[in-house]
Amino acid sequence: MATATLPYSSTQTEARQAAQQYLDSRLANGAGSKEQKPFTVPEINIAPSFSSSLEDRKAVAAQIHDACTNSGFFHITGHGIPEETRQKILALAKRFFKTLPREKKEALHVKNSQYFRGYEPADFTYVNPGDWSEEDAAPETKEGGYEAGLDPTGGDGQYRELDGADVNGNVWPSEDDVPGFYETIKEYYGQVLSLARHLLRLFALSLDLPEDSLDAMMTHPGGIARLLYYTAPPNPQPLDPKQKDKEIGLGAHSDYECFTILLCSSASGLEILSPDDTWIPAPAVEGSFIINVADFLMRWTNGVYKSTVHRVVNRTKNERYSVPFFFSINYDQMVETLPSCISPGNPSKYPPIRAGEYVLERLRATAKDG
Ligand SMILES: O=C(O)CCC(=O)C(=O)O
Ligand SMILES: [Fe+2]
Repeated sequence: MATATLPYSSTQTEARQAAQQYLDSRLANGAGSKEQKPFTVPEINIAPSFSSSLEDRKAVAAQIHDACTNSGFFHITGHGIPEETRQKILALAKRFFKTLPREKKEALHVKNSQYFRGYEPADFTYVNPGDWSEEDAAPETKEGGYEAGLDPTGGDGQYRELDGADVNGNVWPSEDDVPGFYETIKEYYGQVLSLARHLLRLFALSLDLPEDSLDAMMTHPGGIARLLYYTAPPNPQPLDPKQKDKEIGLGAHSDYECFTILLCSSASGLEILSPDDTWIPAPAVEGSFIINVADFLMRWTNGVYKSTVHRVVNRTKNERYSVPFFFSINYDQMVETLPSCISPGNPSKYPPIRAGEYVLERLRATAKDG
């Protein structure tokens, strides 16, 4: 990675270390293990949140608050994104990974991007650096981020990359190589971005903030859509809490941004670390998206909302595709603990950091040479 040799600033070090310490403490039976509340991954029908009645919207926000202070994971139904759009993007992922020749994929390799965009073969990066000594096979991925052409609002023309540069880091396969790639991404990205903006307003309400209080932070938001392909394991293993898992898939991690909107081709695979440190398979809910709290929401709320550790282990004989959408605020905005979440007895645990800088640092930490 061309940027990996730059000297670290104290904020970069904090971004990396705080995240790793949090992950290590969760994996080592640490923070939260004494909580008594039963662990739930609730299903929230958000259809009433599109109502013109503030009371209806607040009722949905209250359910979100409960989920965020419990597991940090929930399913949403009533989201309004058609099933056809969801199936189309999963089919596109399959087409990209299965039909594009290896050398064409290599030409889009993420190693050529200082913003970690592009194609990534299995085994190129690890979300949990602790995995590097193990024989894990990460999934193949393809990532793309915000660009004004993908934003149904057209954006405000002020998009800045992770490092603040006035450029756009996306890389796309050619139309000849994967016909319809950009158009299919555009349809999905546009819909899921609108949903994300709607959800961030609900998150604001869930924190007793004015509904529009975060709007100015998402005028050109960083939002990364990632296509993932997990091969079918030759010898799938059932989940056994008594046995240390050989993680065939994506290692234990928390997500970096505000929250993630996850679509997957099969229910089986996503596992969530409960406060008593057992891995819980995410339940299946037809037609839903899985939403999980990520690090910015944890930092904003001084740890009240849980950026929960999760991983993917394909325990079936089938291949698996998924499409997480990692929703950040504008990368040039600061992420700062909300005043309402700080008191003399409970000072801020997290220093302010620019959104893009935090995400970039977390991404750099996944690279073997990072
Ligand atoms: O593939 C999945 O279901 C989840 C992927 C994930 O957690 C991630 O990419 O951060
Ligand atoms: Fe994740």
